[in-house]
Amino acid sequence: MIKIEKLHKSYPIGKDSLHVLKGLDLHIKEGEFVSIMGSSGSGKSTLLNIVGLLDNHDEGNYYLNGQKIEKLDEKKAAILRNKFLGFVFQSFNLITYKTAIENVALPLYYQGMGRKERQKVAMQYLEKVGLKDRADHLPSELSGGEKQRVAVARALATNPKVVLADEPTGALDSATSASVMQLLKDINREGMTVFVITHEEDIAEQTDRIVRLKDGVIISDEKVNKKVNA
Ligand SMILES: Nc1ncnc2c1ncn2[C@@H]1O[C@H](COP(=O)(O)OP(=O)(O)OP(=O)(O)O)[C@@H](O)[C@H]1O
Repeated sequence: MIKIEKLHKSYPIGKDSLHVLKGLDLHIKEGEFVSIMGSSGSGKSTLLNIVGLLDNHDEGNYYLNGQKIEKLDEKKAAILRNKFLGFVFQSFNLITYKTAIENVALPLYYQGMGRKERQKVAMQYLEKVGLKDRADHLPSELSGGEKQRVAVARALATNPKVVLADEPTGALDSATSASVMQLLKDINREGMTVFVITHEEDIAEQTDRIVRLKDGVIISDEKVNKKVNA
């Protein structure tokens, strides 16, 4: 689903450049639930931005759903993002003046879906995340956990191939974060590929595979041994 070979990325800093990703290889198969960990500045967001077609890489290869990603113009990138990817961010990124259902329906609008159908599909996804009765609430009228559930519903609404989540529980307390993780686990169990950035070991351990990044290279890539309660 996501195949990365010898990926490099540098940022220009004045006359110099900062080499952030230094030849990454990563293969995420369809249906996997993968987390990426690493200290601040190790390149996690840089990688997610490239995987999410929000930024270009400099060298190496990136294949998304079998399609080689070359330097993209914004229009092409937006079409591919809308078709293949759903995003969940730490700060929710909901539109403050739109209700929960309008937020979920927005990516469907960009896909050209008609109003009635959008409303119907958005409501189905709100129901899926347990927020049918909050459909007409503005983000300011929702709790942190509810906002993130709306964001997950929005990410799922276009039926993407992969959900990319950047610190999805970073702004939540532990009980709320557990319910958001449960939701990600549920959608993964239904077959969705999920790729999560996290700083928290206990969040990473709830995924199936932990990739650790240090100074722009992968230093470990391990399956998580799930504890089974006797
Ligand atoms: N647009 C940019 N221009 C220049 N430097 C950048 C840019 N974005 C990130 N960097 C630098 O690249 C390095 C990697 O940043 P990145 O955000 O990928 O790290 P991270 O592992 O996600 O960190 P954090 O956990 O703090 O979010 C950092 O040193 C950062 O300062």
